[in-house]
Amino acid sequence: MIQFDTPRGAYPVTRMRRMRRDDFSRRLMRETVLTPDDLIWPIFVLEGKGQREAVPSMPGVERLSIDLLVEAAREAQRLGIPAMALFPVIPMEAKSLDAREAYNPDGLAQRAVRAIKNAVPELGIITDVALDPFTTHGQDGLIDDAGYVLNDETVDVLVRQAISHAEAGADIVAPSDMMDGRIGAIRAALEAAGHIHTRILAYSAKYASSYYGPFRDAVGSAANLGSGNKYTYQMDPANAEESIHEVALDLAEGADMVMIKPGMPYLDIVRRVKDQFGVPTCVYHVSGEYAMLKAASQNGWLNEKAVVLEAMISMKRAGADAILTYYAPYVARWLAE
Ligand SMILES: NCc1[nH]cc(CCC(=O)O)c1CC(=O)O
Ligand SMILES: [Mg+2]
Repeated sequence: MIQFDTPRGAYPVTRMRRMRRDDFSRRLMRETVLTPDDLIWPIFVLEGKGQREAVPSMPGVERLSIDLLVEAAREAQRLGIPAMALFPVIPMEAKSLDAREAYNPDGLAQRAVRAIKNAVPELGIITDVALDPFTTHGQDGLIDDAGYVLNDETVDVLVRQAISHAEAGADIVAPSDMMDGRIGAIRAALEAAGHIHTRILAYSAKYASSYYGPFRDAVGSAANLGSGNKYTYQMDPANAEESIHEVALDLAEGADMVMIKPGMPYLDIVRRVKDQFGVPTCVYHVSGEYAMLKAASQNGWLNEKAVVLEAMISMKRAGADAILTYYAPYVARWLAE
C-alpha cells in the first residue's frame, strides 16, 4: 500500500462525495433547474390546410399548415411552454429579388400569427425577421450585381417586415439577419407606429455555422443558396470578443433580449454575454444540434432523453435564460413525467 506522509489536500475533513451520496442532498445543492418556462418551440409553417410534412434531416420535426399549427400552439400552452417561434416555408413562386413577400400583410407568417393569437392569446409569439425565405437566392438580404448583401437597403425591408408582424399581433420580433443597425431602425419604427410593447429579440451573436444545414432543408432555402455562404454578415466562429461588441450595439439600439446562435458549441459566448451584460439571454439549439442528437439516439448510440436533458441543463448552466429548441415539446413532456 502506498504510504502518504502529508495529508492529501483537505481530505478527510472535506469529502466532496458526502453531498453527492443521496438524492436528497444532491437536490439540495443543485445549482441549475430546468422548467418548461425555459423553452421556446420553433415551428415551420406551410401553406394549405391539413398539411403535415416531415423534414428528412430532422426526424420528429414536421412542417405544419396553419390549422395544424394552431393545434400545436394549444399543445404548447398545455405543456407550459411560454412561447413559439415561427419559420414560414415560402413557395418558390412567392420568392423574388426584392423579397416583397416578407412584408405582405396577408403573408404566411402574418396569417399564422393572427390565427394563433386568436386561438391561444396567452402564448407568446416570436416571428423571424429575415429575408432568406423570401429571396430567390436564399441570402438574408437584397444583393447587388456582384452578389454582395446590401446592408441599408436590406434594413429598410426588414423594418417593413417587422412592422407587418407587429400589426399581425406578434409579441416578439426576432431579427436573425445580422445586418448592422437593424435593431435601432426597427425599434424606431415600432415606436412611431405605436407598437411600444412589441419586444425585440435580437440575434446579436449569430455565427456563420454549418450546423444550420437541416434548417435550410426545412425552409427550402438550401437549394436557392446553392454553394453560397453568409460570411459577409454572420460572425466568424473563431471570434468571441466580437460577440460582446455586437451585443452592446444591439442593446444600445433597443433590443430587449439577445440571442446567441448556435447553442452547445458556443456556450463560452453565452457565459461571456450573460456576465458582461446581465440581460435576458437566449440560446438557439439549432437544427444541426437536433439532428446529431436525434440520429445518435435513433441508432441506439445515445439515450435520447438523458442527453437532451443534459444539453438543456448545460445551456442554462452557461447562463441562458431561455432555450430555443426543436426538442421543446419533448423536454416539456419529459419534465412532466
Ligand atoms: N435567417 C436565417 C436562419 N434563421 C434560423 C436559421 C437556422 C436555425 C437552425 O439551424 O435551426 C437560419 C439559417 C441561416 O442563417 O442560414
Ligand atoms: Mg449586429
